[in-house]
Amino acid sequence: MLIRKLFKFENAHIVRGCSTRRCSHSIHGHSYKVELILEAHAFDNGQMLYDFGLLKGGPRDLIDAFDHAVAIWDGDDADYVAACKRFSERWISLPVSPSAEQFSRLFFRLVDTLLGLTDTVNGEQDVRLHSVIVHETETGYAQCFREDADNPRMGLIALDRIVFSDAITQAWRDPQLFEKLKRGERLSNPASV
Ligand SMILES: Nc1nc2c(c(=O)[nH]1)N=C([C@H](O)[C@H](O)COP(=O)(O)OP(=O)(O)OP(=O)(O)O)CN2
Repeated sequence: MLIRKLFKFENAHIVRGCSTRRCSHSIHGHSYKVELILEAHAFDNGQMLYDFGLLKGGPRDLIDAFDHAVAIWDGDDADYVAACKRFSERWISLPVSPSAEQFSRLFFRLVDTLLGLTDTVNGEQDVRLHSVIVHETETGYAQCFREDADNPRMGLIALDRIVFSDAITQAWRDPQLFEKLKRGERLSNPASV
């Protein structure tokens, strides 16, 4: 069985090298919708696959980090990167360009890492991230499956190449969340939300 939880955020970017000139040569924004799709074949103590409320903890924090922020490819022009960081306090530096495709891979890597490090406490059974859909517009989306997330032909998304600005991490309930993910620290779900 699959379940799906939807998240939303507003983000600005440039996607260098793409065919659409407005996309590759001008900073622009999108109202993104992100679908996290989870898979399992048995239920928790509440006869749910995974309580939607639990996804409003760490997974939502990681996605909400991108809200009202600028996503920067770390291989972009150095002057552009410096200007983004100078004039926007909320920025994320990425090892890949911020296309819908790469956003879907990025969120897969982040949320999959978080879920893999999280000890469940309510009888959840073998829950795994099935896929992530990122809607960039009303008409276009990308969907990342597990085999896409680590596909070197699509560019490696190493967590230590992702940088969230201080304004972003300080807004998290746990400002150390991403550092813990990078260290592979075990986390635990709350007993109730
Ligand atoms: N495969 C992809 N193609 C495009 C991406 C992308 O991330 N992956 N991104 C863009 C631009 O960011 C652009 O803003 C969105 O493109 P488009 O779908 O053309 O946007 P519209 O709102 O103009 O779409 P309509 O269907 O005409 O409303 C470009 N391509």
